[in-house]
Amino acid sequence: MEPESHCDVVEVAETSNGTKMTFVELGLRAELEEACSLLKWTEPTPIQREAIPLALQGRDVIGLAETGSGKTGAFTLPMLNSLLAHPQRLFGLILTPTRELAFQISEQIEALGSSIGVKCAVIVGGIDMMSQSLMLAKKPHIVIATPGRLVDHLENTKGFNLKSLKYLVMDEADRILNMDFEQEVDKILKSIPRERRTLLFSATMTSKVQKLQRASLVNPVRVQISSKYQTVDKLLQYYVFIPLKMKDVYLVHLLNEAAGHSVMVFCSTCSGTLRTSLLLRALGISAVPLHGQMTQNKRLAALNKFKARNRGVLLATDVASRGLDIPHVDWVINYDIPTHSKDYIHRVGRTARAGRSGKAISFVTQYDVELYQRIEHLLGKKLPLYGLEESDVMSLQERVAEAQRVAKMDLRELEDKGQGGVRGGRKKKTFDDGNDDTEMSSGVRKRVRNSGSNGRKR
Ligand SMILES: Nc1ncnc2c1ncn2[C@@H]1O[C@H](COP(=O)(O)OP(=O)(O)OP(=O)(O)O)[C@@H](O)[C@H]1O
Repeated sequence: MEPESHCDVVEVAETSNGTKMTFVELGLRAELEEACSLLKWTEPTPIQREAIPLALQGRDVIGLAETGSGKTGAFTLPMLNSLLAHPQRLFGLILTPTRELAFQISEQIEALGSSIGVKCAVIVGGIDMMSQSLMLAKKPHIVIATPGRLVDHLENTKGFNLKSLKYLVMDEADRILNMDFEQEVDKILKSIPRERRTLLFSATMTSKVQKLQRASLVNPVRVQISSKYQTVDKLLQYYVFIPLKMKDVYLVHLLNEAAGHSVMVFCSTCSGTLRTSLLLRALGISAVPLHGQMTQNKRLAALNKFKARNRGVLLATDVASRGLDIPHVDWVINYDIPTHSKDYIHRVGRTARAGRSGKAISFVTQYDVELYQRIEHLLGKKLPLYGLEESDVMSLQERVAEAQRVAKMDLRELEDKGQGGVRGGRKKKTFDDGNDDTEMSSGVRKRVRNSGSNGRKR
């Protein structure tokens, strides 16, 4: 990342200082330290240690640290501390790029702020505006929102405004400041006071100075843990080089190997997640899709099933690549390589969180070589090839081909019911997976045997 102009920089190597510190020593109130200890946070993580004192001093902060390193605590704790010092309704706003992340942050704030009675409202798309208007009318202390829906309320909900706001956080800030959210963010910034604290956090940051300036930071300090974009030490990363048409066979083989573990598989399209989940289910593997064209209820239901380990495999688009904290994810598979290299860092960061270990494997086909090289360039290293016994993989070919045919028929059936599909045409495309609650999908993760043998429970 290029340095921003007029920005102080605090750069810390993660292991630079062995001395222990407490949350109170960072300047936080004792109630918050107690709340941290209830969550079993015994000491601050490096990003919390560096960013919290600066935010408490009233500085605007740009916080950069690897995935799963406790950035949420690094911005929520100082915000809660200031709220305690100056209690006020509609005190803080946290913007996130996805709905699921907004709910997750609200859960963390409620856990940290339960003893001090903090009230939050989650304002995201896909949910009834009216019930959200009622929540806003109760004037919560903190609003956690996706930009589009917040603008909707700012423009259409009578009596709601953010004119007294004191604290703005953009989590996954590089994503929020990119073009997709440009108009919404500009409108939000125009509706909140200039005099406020602004904190931007992410594992990757935009290098475009203008974009950061759009967030209208005042004399910001950039806190950066490590100098290079890094993936976590305990994350083992590999690639497999395979022909495009063999992706499904390799996926099934790897999921066999990962049986008993929770796996997130990233696909590039909504229809890809749906097709692949139908394929896996046809093989008795409990998989659930999560993508942006599902209804919000189904998105949350899918995530909850995966979180509760009722489904072993979550097939997702990049809607799930940022911020989601599901500690038991052991493997990440990039079924499709991400088009934006930085998304790779976020995707693989869904595993090996908070000091745990994890494995990430990326499928590279004959068409992905350039994209893959860009990722290696961003990481500053070459990844090893994942060791596979080719004959073991190929022994699954027949069963997978049969499952592909079943998945194709299931997909067609969904399209005919208007619940999903990849073809355009007479019915509205929703890509909703209407079948997730069927018997077929509710099995325990099974190992897929080669043709001629049945799936065996593990
Ligand atoms: N001080 C701490 N001690 C122990 N665990 C912590 C501490 N702070 C946060 N955690 C835990 O670490 C996990 C990851 O934290 P968090 O989700 O904030 O990561 P992140 O840096 O925001 O990651 P991402 O870039 O993927 O959004 C969470 O489960 C959180 O509860």
